[in-house]
Amino acid sequence: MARRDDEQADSLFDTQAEEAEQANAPLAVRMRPRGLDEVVGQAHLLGPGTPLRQLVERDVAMSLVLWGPPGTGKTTLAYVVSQATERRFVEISAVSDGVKQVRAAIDQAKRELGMSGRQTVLFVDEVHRFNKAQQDALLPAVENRWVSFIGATTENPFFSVISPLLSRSLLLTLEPLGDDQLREVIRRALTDDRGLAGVTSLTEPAEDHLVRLAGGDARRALTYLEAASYVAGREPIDVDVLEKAVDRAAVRYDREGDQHYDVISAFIKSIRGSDVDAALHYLARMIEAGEDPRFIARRLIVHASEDVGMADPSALQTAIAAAHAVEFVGLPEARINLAQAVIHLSMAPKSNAVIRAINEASADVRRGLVGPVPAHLRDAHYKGASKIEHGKGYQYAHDFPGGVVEQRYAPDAVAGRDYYHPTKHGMESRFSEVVERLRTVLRGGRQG
Ligand SMILES: Nc1ncnc2c1ncn2[C@@H]1O[C@H](COP(=O)(O)OP(=O)(O)OP(=O)(O)O)[C@@H](O)[C@H]1O
Repeated sequence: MARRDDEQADSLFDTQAEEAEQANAPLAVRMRPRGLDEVVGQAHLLGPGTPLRQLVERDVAMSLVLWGPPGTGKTTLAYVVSQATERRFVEISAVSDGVKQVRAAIDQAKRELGMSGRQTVLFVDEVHRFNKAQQDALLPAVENRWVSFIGATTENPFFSVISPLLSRSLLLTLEPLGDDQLREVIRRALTDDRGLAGVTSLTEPAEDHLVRLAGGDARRALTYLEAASYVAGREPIDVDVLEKAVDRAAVRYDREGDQHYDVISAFIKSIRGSDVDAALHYLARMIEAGEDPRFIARRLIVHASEDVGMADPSALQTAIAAAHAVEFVGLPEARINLAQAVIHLSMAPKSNAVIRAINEASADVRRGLVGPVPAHLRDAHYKGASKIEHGKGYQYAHDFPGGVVEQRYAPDAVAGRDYYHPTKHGMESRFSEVVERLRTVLRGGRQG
């Protein structure tokens, strides 16, 4: 009996210690969802019948790789899964731990399994930071189901997680939280007893600003909110307090409204005008305001062709590479790739010949200048094509000196129309002469 009392006293002590620890924990930790139903967003992962639900409801042993931006719920999901399935939760950080800690955690999990039958969730945060040998150390435990491995990564696992580990795990992708979802996280923290209920409140503009600053990251939203609550004391948190607390000037920028269009317009015009510093300023402004980096990358891809074009064709490659980097790496690091693309495009020689060319060609088509494709160019591969003289007289360009031959390619309606007018800038300066020479040969010595 005495022993039972001791046990009760111990567990009471544990609970009190846990509560005290919890009370001192950062707001983001206190507000960690206790069950799947408290997880905001990620509906694609949490709906009825999804693998994650099955894992929790039917307690199937499974290994997972959770891929998503910071503060979207990777650690939370791992923890919730372990709680719901009454497994031990053991966390290893790939930043500070190594093979030794991995082996020790696996040995302990095996002992627990042998002694009490209790299973372990082995959560490896930032698993992409483990090198191959370190990831290899996890394999036997995953293969033999000594643990349910859950790896979290902010980087594309196809590049950063070894394939034997990836192929033995279910890959789940988490999305950045949307504005409304961040509002829900913030409001919950302001009204929940675990959070700031009765402690502070937030003005509407400050909430908007906080959502922007969070950039899809719930942890960041809660960290900033907590910092602001210290500065505000008993007063409501307004934009000034928030600015002071997070030490960042409010970038007054409305992602849906005019500011958004003004800033993006100034950004593009600065690139076009070759003012690299102004372009970088607007880039920084958009990033700080939480603009979607994919949106910025898409604009860069368009303007690499619209404003640089053939004056430096590699600008398009840089812009596309930056867009890939945004997908693979994500913010904050991908801001560096975006900046490189902005610098490349701003410093590159400029040409609008590409957009003018396609606009003029399209204008003619819209005016009705189309007409039949010349017979000698028509498809000659099907039976009977030769009977209607399709392909007849077609000259195979490679058979001629320089690979170019006098031949009509355009339909009558636009014969002799020149759409491409190379500028004299950058690499395109070489094309003026080339295009003239080509046109002369194609048109049998006739100019224009
Ligand atoms: N989807 C979510 N719903 C509700 N709260 C969330 C969600 N995602 C994150 N949070 C809040 O943010 C805190 C941090 O989240 P969590 O540790 O799960 O993020 P993470 O994706 O593992 O981030 P990181 O990659 O930085 O480790 C949680 O304790 C919780 O308060």
